[in-house]
Amino acid sequence: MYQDKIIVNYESKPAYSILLKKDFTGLKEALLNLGLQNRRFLVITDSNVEKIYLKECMDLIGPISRGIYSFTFEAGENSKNLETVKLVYNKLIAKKFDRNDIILALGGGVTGDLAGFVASTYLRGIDFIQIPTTLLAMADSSIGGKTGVDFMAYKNMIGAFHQPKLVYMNLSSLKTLPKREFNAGISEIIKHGLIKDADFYKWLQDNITNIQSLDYETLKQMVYRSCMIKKKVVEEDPKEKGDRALLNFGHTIGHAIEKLMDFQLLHGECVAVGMICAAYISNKRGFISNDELECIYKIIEAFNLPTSIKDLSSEEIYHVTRLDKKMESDKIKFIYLESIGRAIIDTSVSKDEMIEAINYVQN
Ligand SMILES: NC(=O)c1ccc[n+]([C@@H]2O[C@H](COP(=O)([O-])OP(=O)(O)OC[C@H]3O[C@@H](n4cnc5c(N)ncnc54)[C@H](O)[C@@H]3O)[C@@H](O)[C@H]2O)c1
Ligand SMILES: O=C(O)C(=O)C[C@@H](O)[C@H](O)[C@H](O)COP(=O)(O)O
Ligand SMILES: [Zn+2]
Repeated sequence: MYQDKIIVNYESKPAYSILLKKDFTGLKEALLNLGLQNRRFLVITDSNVEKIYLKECMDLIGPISRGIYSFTFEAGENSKNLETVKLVYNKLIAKKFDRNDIILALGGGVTGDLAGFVASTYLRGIDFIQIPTTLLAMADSSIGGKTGVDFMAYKNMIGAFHQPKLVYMNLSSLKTLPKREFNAGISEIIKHGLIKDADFYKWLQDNITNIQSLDYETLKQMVYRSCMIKKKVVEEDPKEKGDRALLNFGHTIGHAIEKLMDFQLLHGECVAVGMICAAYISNKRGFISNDELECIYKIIEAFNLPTSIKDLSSEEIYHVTRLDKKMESDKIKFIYLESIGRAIIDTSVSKDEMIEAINYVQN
């Protein structure tokens, strides 16, 4: 049931595969299967991932390439900006990269978003491949072609939709991921369950111990199911004209916290707090019960994700949510739960409701 391969369609045609593997060795064959030999590659990675996985990947791909280069940036959200993009453009120009050449994003969501954005804009678009090494990138960000960078600390303000040619994940690379980063990835996975799949959400609740001990089959099942949820959403609405916005559950308030905390908290951590606020609104509107709200709180707590935010005022968080992208005719497109496993987009959530929800995570 949980195979090694998921095919993602774009405009009803097969567009790229997601390969879930135990090591990096299949990467070479996957590139050959796509006819990508004798190309030049730029591997974009960050300063942590470089030390662990860059050489292995370069050694694997080098022999089938016409030249392989790398670009490393300082790890962290503070590098996801146009300054880093400019440095990569300089490298591509210096190496005379042309439209046949390929960018490989080796790392987490920051690397994937940044490298994907470079690939979408350099020479009006060149091919790119996602090699996600964080749980968040495997289960969420490497899929669906949302690429971009932050601008003046506003999240993902500059970006483009650009689909990868391949997503290749080595699930064993999660063994070196710091626990805090692992848990941040769980946050987006819980989100997928809450918005689309109550059974999966229940499965997560029942498998906390196996997930935390990195049991391989459990991880594979979890990532597979999370990818399937995201795949279905992005296939139906690749450019976020409608229901793709459901993937923003927890992000309206989450992104505001991320910005106001100057990226001291991780994306997945801010989404966790944002999901509690959104679930609180669902509860107040009578859609989910007190027990269901408490369960959401508990699963977030079980993965050591933050459940409260202390240093920011509700007013300032609310103010920043209004500067995010998810506005429609001056109204916030808010995502909350109609039930566990079903989310809706609603522009009627008032300032008072949001402030009350933010106050709830400040106690
Ligand atoms: N495009 C999308 O659809 C989408 C979806 C969700 C999140 N995002 C974006 O993704 C970003 C967050 O991604 P992230 O959580 O992966 O952060 P990240 O890319 O910063 O990676 C987290 C940390 O883990 C390190 N790391 C990565 N892989 C490792 C490994 N295997 N072993 C040891 N260390 C490793 C990195 O160096 C970094 O320090 C945010 O910018 C968020 O906005 C995008
Ligand atoms: O793929 C999507 O669509 C998502 O919204 C996934 C989110 O987890 C992710 O954080 C995304 O980058 C948010 O996009 P944004 O357009 O709200 O900045
Ligand atoms: Zn997210």
